[in-house]
Amino acid sequence: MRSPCCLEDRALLLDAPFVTEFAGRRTRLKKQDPTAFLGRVSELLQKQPNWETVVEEWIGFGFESKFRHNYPLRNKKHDERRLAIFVKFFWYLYTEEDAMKYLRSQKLSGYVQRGPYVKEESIDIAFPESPLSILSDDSPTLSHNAAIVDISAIPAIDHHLSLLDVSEQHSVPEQDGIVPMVPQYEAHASTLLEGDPGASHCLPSNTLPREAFWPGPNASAAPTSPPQTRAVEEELPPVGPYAPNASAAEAEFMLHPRPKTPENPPPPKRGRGRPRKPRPVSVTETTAPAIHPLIRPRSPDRLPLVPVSLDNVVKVKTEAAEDTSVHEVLKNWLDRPDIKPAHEVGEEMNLVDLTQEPMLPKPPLHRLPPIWAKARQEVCEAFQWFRSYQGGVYQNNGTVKGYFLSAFSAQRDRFVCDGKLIISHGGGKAESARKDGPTVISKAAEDQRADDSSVRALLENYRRAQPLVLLIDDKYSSFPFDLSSRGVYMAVLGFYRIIHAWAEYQPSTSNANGRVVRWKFAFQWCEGQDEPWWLEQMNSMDAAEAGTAGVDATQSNQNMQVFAPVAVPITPSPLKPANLYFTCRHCGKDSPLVYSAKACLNPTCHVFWMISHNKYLPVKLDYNPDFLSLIDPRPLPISFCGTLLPKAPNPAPRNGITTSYAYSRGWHCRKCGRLACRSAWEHYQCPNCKDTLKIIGQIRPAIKFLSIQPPIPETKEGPDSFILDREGVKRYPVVVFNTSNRGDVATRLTFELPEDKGRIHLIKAPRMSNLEADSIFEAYQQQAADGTLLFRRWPLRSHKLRGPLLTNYFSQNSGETYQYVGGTDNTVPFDRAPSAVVQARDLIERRLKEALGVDHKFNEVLSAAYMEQQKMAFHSDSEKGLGPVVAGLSMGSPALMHFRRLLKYVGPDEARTNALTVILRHGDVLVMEGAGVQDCYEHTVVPCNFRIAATARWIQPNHG
Ligand SMILES: O=C(O)CCC(=O)C(=O)O
Repeated sequence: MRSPCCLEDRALLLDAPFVTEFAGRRTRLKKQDPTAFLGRVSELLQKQPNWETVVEEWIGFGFESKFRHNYPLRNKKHDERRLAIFVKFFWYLYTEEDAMKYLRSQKLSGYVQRGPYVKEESIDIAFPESPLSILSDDSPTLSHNAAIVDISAIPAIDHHLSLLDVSEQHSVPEQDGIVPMVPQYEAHASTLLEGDPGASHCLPSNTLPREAFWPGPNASAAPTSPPQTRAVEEELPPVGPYAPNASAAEAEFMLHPRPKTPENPPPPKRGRGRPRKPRPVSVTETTAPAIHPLIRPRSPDRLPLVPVSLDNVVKVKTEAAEDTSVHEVLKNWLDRPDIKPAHEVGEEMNLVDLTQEPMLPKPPLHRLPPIWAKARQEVCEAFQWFRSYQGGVYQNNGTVKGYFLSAFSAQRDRFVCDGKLIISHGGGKAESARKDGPTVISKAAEDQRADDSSVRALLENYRRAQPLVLLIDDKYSSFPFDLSSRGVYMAVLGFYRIIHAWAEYQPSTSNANGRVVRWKFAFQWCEGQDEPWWLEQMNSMDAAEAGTAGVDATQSNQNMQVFAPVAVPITPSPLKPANLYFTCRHCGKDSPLVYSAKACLNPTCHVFWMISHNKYLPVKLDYNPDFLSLIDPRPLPISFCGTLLPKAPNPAPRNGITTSYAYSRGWHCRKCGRLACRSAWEHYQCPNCKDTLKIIGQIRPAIKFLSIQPPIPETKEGPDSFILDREGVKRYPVVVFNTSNRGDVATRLTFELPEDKGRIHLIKAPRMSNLEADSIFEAYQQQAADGTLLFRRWPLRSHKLRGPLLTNYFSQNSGETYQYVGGTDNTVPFDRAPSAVVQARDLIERRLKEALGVDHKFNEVLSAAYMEQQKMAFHSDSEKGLGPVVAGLSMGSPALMHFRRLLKYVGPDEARTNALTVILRHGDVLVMEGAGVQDCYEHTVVPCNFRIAATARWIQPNHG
């Protein structure tokens, strides 16, 4: 639920539960006592996550602290009392009773009717019909309640800004480096220029010579600051040709404002005072611009094969919806044949919108992008600006580093000015569906809030003018070329700055309100980087189209002036050009003039998204053409320059340590631009062009890792070898035994799982055997480095990401095939197995004989190598034909091994905890005995640092 703006904030009636519960019940309930009904509404209201804040804020508008004192928060009785007053007040508002009278009648100690909020400032908003009310008995009474509509209280709203035509503006030919002025702007521009240099910031784009806007590298003096002024609403000049297209009434309203009487005071004067007289303006006039001179805005139709917005699709149904109520808007949407439940339209389960732009054929990509990938994991491991495996926003320390534009564009998303200006929705909370077995669980879309984590972080970038990196995938429909034509799944566009941020309503069939609040962001390319990589192809296509093919493609870019980073002061705050912003008189906040019609775009304002007293902005909205311009002349800050390309790894570090976290990360192939995971132990290799970088490290002796202490919690329950045994796990007394090395004594710990599911034995390494383990550990490293033993990261068989997903650790399999990791590709038969593996198997078999007295033979060994921070996730060894005993030798740094019940054995109200945790140290052998250990439990291993493990099994030959 949104926050109230005033005591009588009728806009709250548009939110659930009021919108769903009140609608259609006015006539019926007015005749009877609504107490029971309102009790139910209160209950529903308490299901809103922010209801307490809303009520508290509402109380803040009409009550003094005495009331808060008498009815303190977090007291059940008083919370109920506050809530009851709140609900009943809004019921009275809805039923058009005197709600204020109701408050007064309550004789609430501490109630005080506060100043200007009541009536004078608030717009009376007619309550539009919700989709639910269509079916209700008395719905007609709901529509267009014109009760207290005083048009004079409504700010000047330009309904007709839409009448500017982008294509018309851009079709004016350019002469001698001067971008011509569109005639309809001229008078307005000159008005603003008169006598006030600051006012010239209000100039629309493309009106002055480029050099005049902002000095280039050769300029003698840098301007002191970029344009910062903005218009206040009362003075806001029409952005479009207001008068000729305004209706008679509107024109009347504009031309003859209400007489100033004591009851009808003039709006407060802010800003620059008297309107100025128009004067003709010369196109050669040199004044600082509001609009960045790099603009060479392409009208969307210059990209003929690419759908630029959804509006085209919507148009069919909403042509008549120019000026329509939210109800009609929703109805149009709901009638659309192309609206399907989210889970039907998307491949990935996290959908952003109910609609998808149809992907029309696009021209193929001529060249590979400078930074690209075939899997999301490659990006997350190799590209420092985007490490988010899920979701589209990668944030760090409260700001966003990378933003991913994917398939599910929202209405009015844009890719304009050759991709130097991108408009996208951000911040999650979309309708989504996830599969739980055969069941699809769908979640309704919710309003995004400014304090949602992703939105907050994006707004922080906006406030600080901090650049971020944009990435796209092959399904991002607004990009003009087909990435998949060259096998590209994700590509990095470059550094952008958020130049505008605002909120809007979007229809949503899954939300009870029928619409949701979505935050939108306009990203502008930061100059100071090379030109966008896709421009060359765009320009060559343009040249071909214009019959000038063969001319150097970069020539068409000559008007793209690049600013020297040092010449321009960096202002780490948003720029708000006066011709693109106005101040809402209701909430006092600035809103950008995004569309052809003006509305407050602050979602907490009670006139949010409203075009007039009872109308929302229409579904079909044209952008204000000036808004689709590059406004920010600030280049990429020096500290960001050169940081886009991932650093090349050092394959031969001086200290010889190549098992640290940095070496587990991916790399960027400088030859073909591919981001790649490090999937082979002995080298980096580009999976695309096969360029290879050999890694030269030192063999690390086990002694380096002996002193590492695993993170043992203070609540440790056992001796040094285990941390806890819970859930009925039985612990047997320690057994001491002799090893075959004379004089060497070792110990064994045994745990029994409940219900006879099996046993876990931890055989602690005796001193002499540890020496044996030392040499096996080194043999493993030697053979992995020289390629005798191929440690690889293998693709997981099932996961939800696009592209392959490799295991977190490196592995090699010897003996029988092990389908779980790599299958036959990962397996060498024992007669060709590396000697380190054979030695490890022999040691394991011997240890079992000494500690448990069993003669067990194994025919398969999976060897796993973990670099710093790598681990093996929870799993059970459910290989077909698996024998009942699985035994593993640990080498290198210690690790924690946790066992827990499989989810299917955990009751619905039970918490799943680790039933047993043991510490595996260098030379230890862990034995899992009994099929139940795998059938009913799963295990994970989390090493503290570099570690190698050899796990031996017996697998029925030819089991696959
Ligand atoms: O000891 C290890 O590293 C993990 C072994 C394991 O869980 C397995 O191979 O299934």
